[in-house]
Amino acid sequence: MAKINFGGTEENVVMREEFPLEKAREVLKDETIAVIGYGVQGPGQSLNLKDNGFNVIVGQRKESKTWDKAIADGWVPGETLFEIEEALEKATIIQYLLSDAGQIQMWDTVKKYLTPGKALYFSHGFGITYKERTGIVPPADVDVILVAPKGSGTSLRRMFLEGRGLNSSYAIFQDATGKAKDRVISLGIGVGSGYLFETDFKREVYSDLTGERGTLMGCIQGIFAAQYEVLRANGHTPSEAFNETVEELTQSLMPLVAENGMDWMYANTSTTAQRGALDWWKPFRDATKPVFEKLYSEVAAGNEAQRSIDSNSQADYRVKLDAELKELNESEMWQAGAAVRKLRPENQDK
Ligand SMILES: NC(=O)c1ccc[n+]([C@@H]2O[C@H](COP(=O)([O-])OP(=O)(O)OC[C@H]3O[C@@H](n4cnc5c(N)ncnc54)[C@H](O)[C@@H]3O)[C@@H](O)[C@H]2O)c1
Ligand SMILES: CC(C)(O)[C@@H](O)C(=O)O
Ligand SMILES: [Mg+2]
Ligand SMILES: [Mg+2]
Repeated sequence: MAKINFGGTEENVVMREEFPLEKAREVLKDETIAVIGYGVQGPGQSLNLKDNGFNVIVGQRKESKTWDKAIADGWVPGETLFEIEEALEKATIIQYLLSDAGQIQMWDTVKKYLTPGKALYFSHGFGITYKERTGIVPPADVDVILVAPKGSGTSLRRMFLEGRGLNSSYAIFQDATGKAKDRVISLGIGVGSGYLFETDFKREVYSDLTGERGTLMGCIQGIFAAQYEVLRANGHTPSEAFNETVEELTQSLMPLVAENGMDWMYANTSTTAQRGALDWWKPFRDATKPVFEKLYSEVAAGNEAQRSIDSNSQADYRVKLDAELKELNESEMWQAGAAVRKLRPENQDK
C-alpha cells in the first residue's frame, strides 16, 4: 500500500506492482467467483477475470438477451453460465452486478446462499449505504466488499484488452473471515483495475451519484445544451454550434486535458482564449455551485437513491427510460453530432 500525496493530502493507493496478478491468483485459487448479472459491468469484469486466469462463472436469467450475449462472449451453459440461483449456490464469492434496483428485487434469493465464509462483492455502495431503502443487510458471517471501477464497464474491458487498467475504488464493509482485504484487492486486480483507491461504501456512493449527475453526465449535457441553444438562437448553423460545443472539446482539447490537466490546457491556448477563459470560469462556477450543493444534499438525504429505486423498480422501467433516451437522441444537437462524427477522417469509409 503506497501513501500518495494528492495536492497536499495523503491517501492510500494499491499499486499493481506491489500486488501482482500472480499474488491475486494465489489468494483466490480455491474460490469460485460468480458474476451475477450480465449488463454493463458484468461482461467487463467477468471476461477480464477469466482472461486473467481466475475461476469465474456467470449467473444470468435464461430468457434474456443478455443470456444470449453471454453465450456469444464464450460462456458455456452448464459449465460457466448458469441460472442465477445455480451460480449463487456454486459461488464462494458473489459479485452482485445486477442493476441497483434489480439487487433489491433479488436480495431474498441471494441471502439464502450467503453461507458463512462467503464474500459478497458490490461495484457500488448503493445497496449497503441506503439499507433502510434497499433492505440489503448481509449476515454478519460473510465478507462484504466493494470494487467500483471508475468508468464504464465498456472502458474496463477495452482498456484491459489494450493492456491498460481502469482505476477503481475499493472498500471493506465487513471482514468476517479476516481475508476480506486480500480478497478485495485480488478481485480488484482480477477485474482489470489499474490503481485501487481506498474508500468506504458511503463515500463511494455519494461521490459516484454526484459525479454521474454532475460533471460526468448530467451537468455536462446541460452545459452543452445551454451553449448550443444560445449559438443556434443567434443564427449559428447546427454544425458550427456542435463543433464549438462538443466536437472540439472531445476531439482536441479533452485528450490534452487528460494528458496534462486543464492548467496546462489554459497555458497552451491563445492569449485571447486565456484572457476570456480566466475571466469566465468563476461566473460559471458560481452559477452552477448552488446546483451542485442541492445535488449533494439530495444524494446525502437518500432522495436521489429513492427516486432511482422508485423509477427503476417498475415493471416497464426500461421502456420509460428508452423513451426519454430517444428524446435526447433525436434532439437537433445530437443529430448534428452524428453527422459531424461521420465526417471524421477515420469514419469516412464506414
Ligand atoms: N454501468 C457501469 O459502467 C457501472 C460502472 C460502475 C459501477 N456500476 C455498478 O455496477 C452494478 C451493475 O451495474 P450495470 O450498469 O452493469 O447494471 P445493468 O443495469 O446493466 O443491469 C445488470 C443486469 O441486471 C439484470 N437485472 C436487472 N433487474 C433484474 C432483476 N430484477 N432480476 C434479475 N436480473 C435483473 C439485467 O438483465 C442485466 O443483465 C451497479 O451496482 C452499478 O451501479 C456500473
Ligand atoms: C459509468 C459511471 C457513470 O461512472 C457509473 O457510475 C454508472 O453508474 O454507470
Ligand atoms: Mg454510478
Ligand atoms: Mg461511476
